[in-house]
Amino acid sequence: MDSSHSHSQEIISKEKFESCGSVLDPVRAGLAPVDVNLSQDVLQRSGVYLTWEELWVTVSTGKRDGAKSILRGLTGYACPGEVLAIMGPSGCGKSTLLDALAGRLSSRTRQKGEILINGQKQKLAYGTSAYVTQEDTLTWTLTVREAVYYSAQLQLPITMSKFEKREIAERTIREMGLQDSMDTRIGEWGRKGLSGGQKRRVSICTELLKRPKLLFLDEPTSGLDSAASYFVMNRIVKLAREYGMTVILSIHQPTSEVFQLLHNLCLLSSGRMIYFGPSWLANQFFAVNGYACPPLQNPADHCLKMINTDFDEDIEQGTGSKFTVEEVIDLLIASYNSSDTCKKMKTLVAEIHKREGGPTEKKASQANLLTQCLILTKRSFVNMYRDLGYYWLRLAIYVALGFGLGSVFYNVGSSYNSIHERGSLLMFIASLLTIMAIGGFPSFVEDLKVFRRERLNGHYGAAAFVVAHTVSSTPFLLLISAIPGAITYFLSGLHPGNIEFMYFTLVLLACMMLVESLMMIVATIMPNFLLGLIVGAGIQGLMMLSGGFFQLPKDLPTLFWKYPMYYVAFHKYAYQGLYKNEFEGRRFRNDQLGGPSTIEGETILRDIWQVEMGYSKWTDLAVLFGMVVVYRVLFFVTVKIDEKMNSVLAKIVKNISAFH
Ligand SMILES: Nc1ncnc2c1ncn2[C@@H]1O[C@H](COP(=O)(O)OP(=O)(O)OP(=O)(O)O)[C@@H](O)[C@H]1O
Repeated sequence: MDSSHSHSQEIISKEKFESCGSVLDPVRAGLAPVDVNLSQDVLQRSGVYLTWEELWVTVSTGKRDGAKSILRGLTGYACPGEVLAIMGPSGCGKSTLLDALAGRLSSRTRQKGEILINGQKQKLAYGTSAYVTQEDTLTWTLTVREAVYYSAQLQLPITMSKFEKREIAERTIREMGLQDSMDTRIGEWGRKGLSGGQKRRVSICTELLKRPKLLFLDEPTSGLDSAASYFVMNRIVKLAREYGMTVILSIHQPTSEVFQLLHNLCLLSSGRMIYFGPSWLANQFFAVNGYACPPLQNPADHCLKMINTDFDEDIEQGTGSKFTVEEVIDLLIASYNSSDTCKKMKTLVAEIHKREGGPTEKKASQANLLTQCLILTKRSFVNMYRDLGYYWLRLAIYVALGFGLGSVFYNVGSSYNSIHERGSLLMFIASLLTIMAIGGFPSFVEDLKVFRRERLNGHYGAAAFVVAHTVSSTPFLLLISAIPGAITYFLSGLHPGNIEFMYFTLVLLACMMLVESLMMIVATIMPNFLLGLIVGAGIQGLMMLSGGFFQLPKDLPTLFWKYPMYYVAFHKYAYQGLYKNEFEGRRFRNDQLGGPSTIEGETILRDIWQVEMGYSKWTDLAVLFGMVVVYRVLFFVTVKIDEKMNSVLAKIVKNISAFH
């Protein structure tokens, strides 16, 4: 239902208040009594009603003196078909309020007070709500058209044709004013593509596609010029009305035109609520309290100036007396708490609680798992192909290293010395060459950020991401194993034979996949880029040491290094598989004094390298690929635990705060 209808019933007209912003005596100006007739039609809409009462959010300071309050006892509501704007100076708690309402507070914070959806304590079904965060996390290698279309394919129902999905994607892009940049790559720092404001609009596009019942937008207009801000906000307001969406957004500095578009305003300062009510009545609220907005001044600017506590400026009231900002804020809060607007707001919150709404219905199903896997694989493949840092740079370095190894170990021959040379070369390839797979870590961390955002917004699940990443990366890993591998293999003159070369390449591929999987697990637990690299390299260092090359298996200390590390580390299977591949069925010259003139490969394996001979090299290869599966499953489990831990931690923290 059109919300303007409810506004039209309000006792004092919008125009009247706007025209007398500078009048100081509210009674003389005909502004009093303030009455906001919150009509019943607000309660009759279908959709998501969000209410919160006495909401406190605190964060531990880490010191003994306790916690810092970020939000202090806020009450409010958001209705279908309306846009609620949270406004206030920087650092006043806008993002924290949005996070609290969206159930996304970090586990470090404590929350007290009730947040109800349709009058009930319930979790929103995945896909019912969408959140556009302040930071734009997008796949930077894609064009605008591709990014939004992939997103449409992932989110829109399977029953919809490809053509329809493309239509919706392109229409949404046009609605956000991005038609001229459709085929521009999003780009990132150093590789300029879209401007900051354009990226903002792409982020909004991807969340608007599904017309979510509840939409959170953190600073949707940041980086946009005033005209673009107006058009974007106008579109959001229209969509809210058209589809009965409940929109809650934080906004820094709306222009007068944008300000007029907003239905409700929640004005915060240092976590306290100064005003909650129709946005156009805010002007009157300030006027009634002696802080009327001067003519021709943007009302939003005026509100913000009155309540900014960051600067010690005294504020002059209409009467001529000067007050500190803290005094002004105290006065405004007291005035609001005793106002009719506040009473009406609290009544409406109570009415919403009583209203028969029930749980939110589940959204129509989106793409099924198979389709999601296919689309994500395609998108991930395109991204890996276009991102030079993902695999291409590594391929170039590996080729250079391949020539390096090939020349250092050029034509190793079959002398006694060549036994150790072959051993060292194979160890280098299986462990030191593969450890460089951590070079793809930065690109993967970016992928993971996009996944986290899309996952939280219910676009697809962890399983689809893991499958897609595995499938799309395999051809690249095969390429970076086969080309440098072939250069090294043939230049150094390792065991001639197609089967032997194929085996060598497959072991290299399995090792690359294992290192990548390990880094994916590390990235999930430790998204910090530098910390992730150090921890990932450290784990591999430990595994390398226990692999049986630097210290032969029988000489490894039993505790930790032999049990369990030697058996857990993939290096053991890689070294032993490659050794068997290299030495089995061959003879080497015995240049040592005494003994037979030649030495058999099997003897070398058993006596020199202490290889376990009870099973074939194919078993080693099977164990390696089995480990790849286990590592990928572990990655999936880590993602799941990460999600669960967040909610479990949040619950524990909530219980503790309730106890206090
Ligand atoms: N997890 C946290 N730990 C410590 N302090 C926090 C945490 N989250 C928020 N804060 C503090 O709470 C205050 C409000 O932060 P918030 O990000 O909600 O402000 P904001 O109004 O959205 O700011 P901006 O407009 O600049 O984005 C800030 O002072 C911030 O430093």
